[in-house]
Amino acid sequence: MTAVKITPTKLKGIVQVPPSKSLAHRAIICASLAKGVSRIDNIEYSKDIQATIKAMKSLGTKIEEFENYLIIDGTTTFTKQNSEIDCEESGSTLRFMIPISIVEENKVHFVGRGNLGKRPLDTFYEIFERQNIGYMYKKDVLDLYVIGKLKPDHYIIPGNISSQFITGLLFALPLLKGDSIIEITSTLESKGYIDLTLQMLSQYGIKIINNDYKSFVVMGNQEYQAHDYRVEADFSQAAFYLVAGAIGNDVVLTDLNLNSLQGDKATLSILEAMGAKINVVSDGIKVTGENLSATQVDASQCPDVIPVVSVALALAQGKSEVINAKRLRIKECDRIIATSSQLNELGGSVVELSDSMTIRGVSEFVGGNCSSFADHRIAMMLAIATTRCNQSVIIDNMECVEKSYPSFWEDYQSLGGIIDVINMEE
Ligand SMILES: O=C(O)C1=C[C@@H](OP(=O)(O)O)[C@@H](O)[C@H](O)C1
Ligand SMILES: C=C(OP(=O)(O)O)C(=O)O
Repeated sequence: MTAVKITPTKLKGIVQVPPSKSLAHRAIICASLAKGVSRIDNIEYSKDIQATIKAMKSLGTKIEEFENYLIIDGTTTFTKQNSEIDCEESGSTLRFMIPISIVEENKVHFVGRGNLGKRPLDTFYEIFERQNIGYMYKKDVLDLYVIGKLKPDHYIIPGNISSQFITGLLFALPLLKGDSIIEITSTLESKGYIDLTLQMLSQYGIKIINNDYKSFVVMGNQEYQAHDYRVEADFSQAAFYLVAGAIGNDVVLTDLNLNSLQGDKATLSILEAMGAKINVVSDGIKVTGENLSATQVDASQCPDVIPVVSVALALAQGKSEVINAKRLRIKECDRIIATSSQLNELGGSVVELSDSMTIRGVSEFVGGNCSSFADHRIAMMLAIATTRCNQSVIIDNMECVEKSYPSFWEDYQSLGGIIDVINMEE
């Protein structure tokens, strides 16, 4: 494991926002389910995306990997059984692939690492019980066997644990021989991710009836149509640089689609509510901010940006609140604990509550010896927070950014970030 020591400096320059991980997962899956050849452009080989590529290959899909694009031939998908699927640490890969992998009778072994074996899967276990699908798992480590075939059904799914269960079913159910309904039993959180799924499905020729996110009607016997697609830039990653701008750095972000359905686009409105300005400049988008003011942020629809948004809140005047943040506890780490403890380590003033955080703004951070909790979003938020520290910051496990953004440290340096790599084995 390698740590990084960052010497505080202001970031300045232009950054090309990496492709959306969420949209890349979806495009790879839809193209793999189409009986034809599709080209997916603007691919970055993060560990999560590599896991989804390998997962589809293990079901028989032919995927050719080029520097930044994929050629996917789905005509052979579902020709392989006894699949071994290594999800790495990707919750999306796991929860999308479970229903897809049993569209046809199959025996599948899911493995992974990090916190993945601790993240909830009960929603699927209940379906397995109801449909007599065999399953066996170990507690706390991902080592799950699933044996059987998914059936058309009236699915009852909670809306407040993970939208990824619903996305996984929405991918698989159109391919079954009968019609299904997915009924959502509580207000749907992470709704923007369902919008991304529905948008992608429609581009690949799949029709879903959305009854106001309370239920989804999915006709069976549908066929995915091959389709070329370019992955748009990622608002979850852009959030790091949008916040960087709001707290005094000078960063222009290129390639963002302001009409995107990505829920993490909410970062822009949160920063605006704090008094930051969103400027459309010739090269892209640039956020500027001075004297940010406190606000209340609802985490339920944009959980992934909360760690970095908390950096801006921790430097804003007054008392802010992050509410409805329960799902942050079931990500790569408990992101409520990680965000509050690490911002406090830097000199912030954050109080952790059961599903919320209260944040009192400070004028500057100090610095310190921090833990990434082996979570990419915590490591990256600490790197952005460092730009407002007056002493250096050490972050352990710098390679954890590879989960979603392998070129993060390169981009950080290209903006003038000063980093020293510390090899912990020495
Ligand atoms: O569907 C997706 O691409 C995702 C959904 C969200 O998860 P939840 O629905 O579990 O909040 C998000 O946190 C995750 O990073 C990606
Ligand atoms: C939680 C995340 O992803 P996943 O759920 O796919 O592991 C993330 O990227 O922050």
